[in-house]
Amino acid sequence: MNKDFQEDKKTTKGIAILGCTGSIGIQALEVISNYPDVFDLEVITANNNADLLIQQAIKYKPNTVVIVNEDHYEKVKTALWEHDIHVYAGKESLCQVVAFEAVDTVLTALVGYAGLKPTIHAIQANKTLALANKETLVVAGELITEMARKHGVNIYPVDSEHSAIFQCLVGEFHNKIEKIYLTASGGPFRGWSTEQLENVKPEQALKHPNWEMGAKITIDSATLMNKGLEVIEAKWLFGLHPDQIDVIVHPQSIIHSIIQFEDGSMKAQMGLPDMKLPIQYALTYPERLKTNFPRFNFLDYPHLTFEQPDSRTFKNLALAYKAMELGGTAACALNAANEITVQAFLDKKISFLSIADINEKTMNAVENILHPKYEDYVAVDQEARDKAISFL
Ligand SMILES: NC(=O)C1=CN([C@@H]2O[C@H](COP(=O)(O)OP(=O)(O)OC[C@H]3O[C@@H](n4cnc5c(N)ncnc54)[C@H](OP(=O)(O)O)[C@@H]3O)[C@@H](O)[C@H]2O)C=CC1
Ligand SMILES: CC(=O)[C@@H](O)[C@H](O)COP(=O)(O)O
Ligand SMILES: [Mn+2]
Repeated sequence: MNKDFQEDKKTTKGIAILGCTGSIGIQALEVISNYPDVFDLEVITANNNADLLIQQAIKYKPNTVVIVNEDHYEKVKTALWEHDIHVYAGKESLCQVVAFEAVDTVLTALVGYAGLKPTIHAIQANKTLALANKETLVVAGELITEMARKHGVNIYPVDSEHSAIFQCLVGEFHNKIEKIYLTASGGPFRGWSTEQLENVKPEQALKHPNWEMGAKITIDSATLMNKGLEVIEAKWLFGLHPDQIDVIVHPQSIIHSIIQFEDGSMKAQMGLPDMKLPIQYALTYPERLKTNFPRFNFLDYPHLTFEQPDSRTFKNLALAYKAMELGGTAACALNAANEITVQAFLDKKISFLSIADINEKTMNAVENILHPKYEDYVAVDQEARDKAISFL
């Protein structure tokens, strides 16, 4: 039986979902509701989408909800008062609810830097993490992994590639990893030249070939920043050196990633592109619960293909490798710039190619602090955001 169940001598696992109204959050609610004997939904949180939060609260019956934007507090409170659901508002509430006694596992399904602080609070409260919010490890991987080690907190990856590596590692934790290959779909502009990319519009970039995801990660996939963020995420999750992490473009997104051990043996995890599986595995590890998710049929995919990523055209991937090699707060600055530029591109204020240009300029303009403390990340994040805005 899972250690997390044993320790609490409970038969169910209390779950908090930060970011329940997003792509991962919605799928997580489905997963959790399929196993009422396994999970208790304790907390769900949203940023702005009060209407969906209310609907979800009525349908899935958590004990507590948080609406981060305080302007919506009265609306949510009024809608849920007769349902016996506690309602809180404000971003500090996120840090409090993750520490509730009934919460065993915190699923960080919110997007961006906003995930960092509640994740720190969850670790301080000794909660198991199911980590979808890759930005937390990109920004502050050194701090987070060290804190998790000190508190004995397990971080189970939700991101499909990292879940794949984690699944391949089961039974192999004592064996050394020689290399991992993170697969990348290549996004909607795979094979495009810089000239072709000059005038692409958000609507085109938002059409991911294989996955339906939130806007920010979908744009990151189109610029290859997503893969760059994932390379850094993998470094921290699996304790790897940068030259142990390769990216291989695999347009079908069937092989979710590959691990190579020191004897040369390679293990891959595969399946249809469906985030419900890695979400569920992160919540139930080491158990695998029976599902009715659609099964892969080899004959539907007679050709699984692989290519080199084009990090000359899609400069964000190279930038992420650079940030990882620099260490310190370099990736924090890059992430902050990227959050600003992606939003500016979505708002049609800058071109697609300017995303990487401004990210690069910002990372180079912000001083790198080695072995940062939490306050250093906060300061660098703010400085990089200000710089990136000035470069728009
Ligand atoms: N979608 C996917 O398939 C995958 C996602 N991931 C990662 O998971 C995370 C979530 O992605 P995804 O579900 O696509 O994102 P979405 O944009 O679909 O959802 C984001 C969620 O976070 C909430 N949120 C947004 N900003 C804030 C904030 N400042 N404070 C608190 N809550 C906030 C949103 O609330 P509201 O709706 O109210 O705005 C929403 O619930 C990202 O880090 C992403 O990289 C990783 C692998 C796959
Ligand atoms: C589902 C998931 O994990 C995403 O991170 C996905 O990998 C994005 O696809 P790209 O490979 O195009 O970045
Ligand atoms: Mn991924």
